[in-house]
Amino acid sequence: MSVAFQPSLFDQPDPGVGPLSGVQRTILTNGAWVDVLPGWFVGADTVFEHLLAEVPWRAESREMYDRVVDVPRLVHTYGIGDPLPHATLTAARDALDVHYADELGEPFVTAGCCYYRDGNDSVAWHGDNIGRGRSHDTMVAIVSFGSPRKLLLRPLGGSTAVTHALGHGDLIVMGGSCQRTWEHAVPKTSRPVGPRISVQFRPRNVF
Ligand SMILES: O=C(O)CCC(=O)C(=O)O
Ligand SMILES: [Fe+2]
Repeated sequence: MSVAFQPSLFDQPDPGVGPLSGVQRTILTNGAWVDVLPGWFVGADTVFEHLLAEVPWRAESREMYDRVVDVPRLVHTYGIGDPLPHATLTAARDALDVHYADELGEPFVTAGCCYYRDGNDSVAWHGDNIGRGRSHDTMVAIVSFGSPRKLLLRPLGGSTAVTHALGHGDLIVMGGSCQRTWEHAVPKTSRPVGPRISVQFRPRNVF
């Protein structure tokens, strides 16, 4: 069941991002960690509605084993050098580059966008381990807009160990070995939820 997005009545300042100094790190096992900052974006309603309308959303298919299966969500990836669809996303990426410069040693260069239309849209357990995430420590920084959805994390092959309810304007960064020693998923939900958009910033050659 889907419900319409309800813009917050009072949260309408000019869109932008706040300081990253409040980020809270949780150390996982095997050299993985997550950083979380709720409410990083201000004016997130404006950004959400802009992305909904302007991103050229398309259905995603992904090869799995010997089949091509639908991944039930819409996607679009902004590649290296592509202008981002809203100035606040550029500001966000710049702020992440400054904050993580020493630890990451390279900039975030791509922005994958995912649109979960309702509770039936989801992404199954996986690591972003195509490319360097398979063999090297890296970071994937995700900002969420719209309806809160759960991002689950588990050690590879284990059971769910960490659950983050990602809300409107929230930031989560998966770092260290997270893409190869842990997995993450956004499960379906039968609870009525509205649409959610997630934007994932990644360094070069991490997918
Ligand atoms: O929707 C999200 O926040 C996670 C998306 C994700 O893990 C992916 O596209 O690799
Ligand atoms: Fe992922």
